[in-house]
Amino acid sequence: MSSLLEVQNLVKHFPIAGSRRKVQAINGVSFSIERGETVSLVGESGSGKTTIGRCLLGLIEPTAGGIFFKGQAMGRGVDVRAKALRGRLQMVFQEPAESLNPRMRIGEILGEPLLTLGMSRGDRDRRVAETAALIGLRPALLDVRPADLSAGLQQRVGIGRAIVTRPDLIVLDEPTSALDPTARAEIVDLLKALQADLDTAYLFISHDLSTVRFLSHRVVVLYLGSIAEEGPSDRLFAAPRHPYSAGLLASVMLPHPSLKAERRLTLEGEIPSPIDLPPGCPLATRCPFTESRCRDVSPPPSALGGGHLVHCYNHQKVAALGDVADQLTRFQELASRILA
Ligand SMILES: Nc1ncnc2c1ncn2[C@@H]1O[C@H](COP(=O)(O)OP(=O)(O)OP(=O)(O)O)[C@@H](O)[C@H]1O
Repeated sequence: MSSLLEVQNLVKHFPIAGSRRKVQAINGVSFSIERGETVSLVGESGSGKTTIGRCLLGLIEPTAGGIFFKGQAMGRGVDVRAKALRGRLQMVFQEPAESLNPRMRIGEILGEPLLTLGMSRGDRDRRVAETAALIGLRPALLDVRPADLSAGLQQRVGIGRAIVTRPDLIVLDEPTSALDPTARAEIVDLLKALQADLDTAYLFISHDLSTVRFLSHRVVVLYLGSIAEEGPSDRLFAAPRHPYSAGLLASVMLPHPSLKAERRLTLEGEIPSPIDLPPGCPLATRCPFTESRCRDVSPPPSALGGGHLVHCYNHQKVAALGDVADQLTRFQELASRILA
């Protein structure tokens, strides 16, 4: 059986007005999502996470490549509101207040996606009530408006509106970043519980690596619109093998006070502009392991077993840096430099 979602060699370049050059936002990204699975996209600002999400939802058209949802080609000319796809693919946004219509009551907001499914009034009301219970919303709150709710409750409604059609996949673009820590923890727990109940797959886009670690089955690490590394979340966080993702993921660990200078990895050089990407590995200008082939030809993925893929000629050098704890310690410095 095919994957729930397959992204094949996705390319998205944005034209620049008055120029022949383009912003090379996504440069040949492939990954898949299985039913009931959470796949996270991580990477610094500008790595292309949101652009991938927007391509999947049909909000922008890919420049090249294929997106297949339940085996059906998406993209050019395919309407996500088409009958077979209606309600199967949903989205939760970063800012709940902005994404909910302030004039509508919560019950209407939750019921709105069901209108396109042609459900009877009675079925819709039942589904809305069930959904309110699933997201932990008291029935009395179905009559209020978004402004009457806290940001955490508003985001519950945002999630409720997404699950009300019982979709196969939800794209969650930074769903917790506008929330305070308590509300954030509650939303993360809610997402986990809903997945257990409904078997919905998530594409989770986030800068919050602790949450990514908690929620994800698999993680895709992006750097300048290309995949650096992907694999099962526990493997990636315990044993990253790409210099970039190792630094990024290690940044969630506590810094080690006894880091010795001779054990430090340093990243020198500029981050290339996405308008002028060099050939080869996008990290080549900054990576301590760069050799001439890195600058010439993008490294093909090396399979490390268990679905762990790394796009680096020198991943053994990363592995050779030591066992996990040791390696994470060393990568603190790398992380702080990459993320500075
Ligand atoms: N409409 C657009 N026109 C031109 N360039 C764009 C457009 N949308 C995104 N980009 C560029 O594409 C690249 C990827 O942007 P994107 O927003 O996907 O990154 P991101 O990883 O989601 O970042 P963030 O974490 O800040 O949301 C960036 O260089 C961005 O400036």
